[in-house]
Amino acid sequence: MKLTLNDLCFAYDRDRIIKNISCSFVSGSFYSILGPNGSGKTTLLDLISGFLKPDTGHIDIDQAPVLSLSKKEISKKIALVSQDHTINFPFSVKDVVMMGRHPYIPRFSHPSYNDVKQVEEMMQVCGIHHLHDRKINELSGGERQRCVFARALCQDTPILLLDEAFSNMDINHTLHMLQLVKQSVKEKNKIVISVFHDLNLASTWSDSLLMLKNGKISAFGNSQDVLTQETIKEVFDVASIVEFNIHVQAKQVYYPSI
Ligand SMILES: Nc1ncnc2c1ncn2[C@@H]1O[C@H](COP(=O)(O)OP(=O)(O)OP(=O)(O)O)[C@@H](O)[C@H]1O
Repeated sequence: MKLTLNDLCFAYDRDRIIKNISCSFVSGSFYSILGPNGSGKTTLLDLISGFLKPDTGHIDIDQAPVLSLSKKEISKKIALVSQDHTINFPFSVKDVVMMGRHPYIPRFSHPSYNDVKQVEEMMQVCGIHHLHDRKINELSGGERQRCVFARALCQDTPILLLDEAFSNMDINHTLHMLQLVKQSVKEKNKIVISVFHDLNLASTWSDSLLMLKNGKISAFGNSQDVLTQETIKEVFDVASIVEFNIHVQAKQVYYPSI
């Protein structure tokens, strides 16, 4: 599968937020999007997911425009763990995770044995099974984030978009979820695109990095090629030291304290 962004432009009102973005993402790869606050990362994921419509340009999945697909068809292809995962209605955890199966459940039907099995398994895998009857709006931020993650994994889509999806998780859960995602990239040949603020996690886990600045691509390519002191200075205006670390087998970034 190939996801292609063709000359995308987008503005919420007058100011253009996404400016002529063109690039492709292919199956079996983990991509990370990095960039300063307000550079357009969430907006770009919202465009890819079909939540927002580009002003000009288009997004194709294997040459079919995403916007030519119905909402249900899109939700069988793209799952999004959004930055804002507040759910105000007191759904139970297992009901929230079951929402990931909705694209596969015919109207006026009940979930199948397979749907229920997948939800049970995903709650186990994401470490939330013990919470299954709890109300989603009464959970901690990290617990809720794991539920939303489990819902997205239950959607079983070839494309998974993660918008700072680990921001409320402790390091144990972050690493566990990253292992799960990496496994699904390699074994299920998924395209994963994740927004990160932590450059070191992005470097360790992703195959490619896309650096965004002021709504434009500053750099895009193999993680270890893109992550340099020069790109970090250019994109974030921060001085850093970038070194290959044998323990993680990837480049890591250090910030001098003076
Ligand atoms: N609904 C909206 N209406 C108007 N402007 C918006 C809206 N959402 C975002 N913006 C603006 O668009 C710009 C890009 O926002 P976006 O959320 O895509 O940035 P981001 O790179 O994800 O930032 P962060 O790292 O802070 O999450 C920002 O200047 C923001 O203020």
